Amino acid sequence: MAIPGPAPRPGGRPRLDLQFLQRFLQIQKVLFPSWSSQNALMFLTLLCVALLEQLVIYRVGLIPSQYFGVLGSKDLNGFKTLTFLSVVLIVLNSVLKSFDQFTCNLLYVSWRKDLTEHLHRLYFRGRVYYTLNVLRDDVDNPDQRISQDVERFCRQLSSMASKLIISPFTLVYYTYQCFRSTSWLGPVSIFGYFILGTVVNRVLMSPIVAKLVQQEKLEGDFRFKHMQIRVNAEPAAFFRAGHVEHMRTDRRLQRLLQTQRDLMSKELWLCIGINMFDYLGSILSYIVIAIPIFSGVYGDLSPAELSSLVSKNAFVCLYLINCFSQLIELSTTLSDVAGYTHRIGELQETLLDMNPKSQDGEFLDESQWDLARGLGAPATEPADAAFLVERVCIYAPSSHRPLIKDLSLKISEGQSLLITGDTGAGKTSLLRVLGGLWANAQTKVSVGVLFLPQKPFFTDGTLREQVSPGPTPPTPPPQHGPGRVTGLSTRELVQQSSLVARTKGLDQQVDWNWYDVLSPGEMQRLSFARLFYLQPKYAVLDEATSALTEEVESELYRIGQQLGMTFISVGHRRSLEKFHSLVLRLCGDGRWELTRIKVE
Ligand SMILES: Nc1ncnc2c1ncn2[C@@H]1O[C@H](COP(=O)(O)OP(=O)(O)OP(=O)(O)O)[C@@H](O)[C@H]1O
Repeated sequence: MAIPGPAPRPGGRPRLDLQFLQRFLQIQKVLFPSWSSQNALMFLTLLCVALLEQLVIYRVGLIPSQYFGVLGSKDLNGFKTLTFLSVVLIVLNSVLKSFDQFTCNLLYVSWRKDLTEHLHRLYFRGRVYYTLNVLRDDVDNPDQRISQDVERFCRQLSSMASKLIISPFTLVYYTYQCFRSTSWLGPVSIFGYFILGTVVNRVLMSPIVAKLVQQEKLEGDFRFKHMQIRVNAEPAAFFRAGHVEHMRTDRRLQRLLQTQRDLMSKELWLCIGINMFDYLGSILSYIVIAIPIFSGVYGDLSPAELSSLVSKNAFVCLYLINCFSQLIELSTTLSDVAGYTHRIGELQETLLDMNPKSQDGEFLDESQWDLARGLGAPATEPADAAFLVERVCIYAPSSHRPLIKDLSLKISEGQSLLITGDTGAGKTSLLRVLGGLWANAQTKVSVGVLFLPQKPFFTDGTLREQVSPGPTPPTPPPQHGPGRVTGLSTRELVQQSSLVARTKGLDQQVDWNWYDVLSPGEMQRLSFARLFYLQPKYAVLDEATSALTEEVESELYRIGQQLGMTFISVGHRRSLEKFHSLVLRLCGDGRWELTRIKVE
């Protein structure tokens, strides 16, 4: 039976909550797999650079107060030394700041690589990409999550990294300095101010996270629409569908832009909050300094000493407030990061959920996948048959109407099977079950089977790579070359459609899309070239000759028979019967009949 797509999880509105924290930590495990990983070392370098930068910044921050001192006491030598020191510090500061930025950029690339590769591993393992894209509808646009959301997440996180990493140190240090300058009054009022700012920001940020998640979904939908038109440009042009598709694409764009506008209005309030916090903070620092001055604490200082002290204290308090303001300013970035965290986290959870694990919790590799897909069925291979089907019922996803009821079938070597039936009767669905795309416990499949689907599959690359796309063929091609048995080499087979001339050789890289440049007949010939190259024991052909003439079809089947292949074919032509010994007719509503073809 097919895997039905689960209903969307209830209460799934993304927020800055515990679930965000869990997902964020889960992603951090991927970004920092161990303490000695490259990313951890880069992060440590960033911490050292940022700490050094803060030390220099502190020295640079004291320069104005020192100038007040040397200028107030007309100390020329002191002035020269201070100017020299200032230039050195400023040069050092500029270098460190740039290096800090550079390390953040490197971290961004490295994080993106690790996170994307991790998701790719889960996505391409077994047939997860098929199940996720075709059978499940609870995770929208997985392609966009892997490509765009991961990119933005890593960029935003790296832009926050150096500020976040340094903040505990600067907060402690400047709190101490502030306490020395203003006693408890400075730190307490600044901390109270920060807590107030955080509470207000938290309230303003929550709706932004949910809106951002929605915006990314619509962004994915919009891009998908363009991809749909790109892939189906020719049929769309035949249908003169430009006008309608233009309207539909614009409609998706409008929905996206409306959400972006909503997001911006929500961000406006957050921006107002952040800016208010920033500017009120600068006044707060002078209020904190003014209180001891007006209460006579510094009554015995000269005006030059007092202005030097005010300048120093103002720097310390301002810097402490600045540390907090920077944290508050990170709110917009944090809300973006939270939105992307939810989207990536949700995808990761689904992918992990779909990757079967062994009993000790390890992920199964490709070779074990087929054995596990029977959801607990004994992992045995049919010894003397390619396919063993026992009382199988097949339903289309999200449907309770059976396509096939109680089908039992055993296909052994030399027992070719032809599957026929009306449109939508479930012929391809049966192949999906046999191919393991739709999980079914009552089906056992042997190795050495090659499927040629109704829509041929081509990848990017050379012509030879189209014939032999996978790294490991089901059965290794024989040493003497596939075509020798029949007098036809792969090259000759491909040449029939003059493809070799067009591609200027079998190994010439081409940048075109094979689906755009090949006719359906050429695609089917090329698929057969692949079949004859790989020479599996069993070939499952889903209307694989529908675009070819009966003569060519017979020729291809004859070559296959000479190569010793057993066919499981879906097709409508009676001419196909002579290459098969059994016919399975799907009669609709789950009914079927199996008959043996009489040899004339
Ligand atoms: N991913 C899917 N989600 C929902 N329904 C599906 C899905 N795939 C197939 N179906 C439905 O299952 C039914 C059987 O589809 P199937 O592709 O097996 O038909 P078929 O017999 O191969 O038809 P044809 O002769 O046109 O190729 C159809 O009604 C189809 O709409």
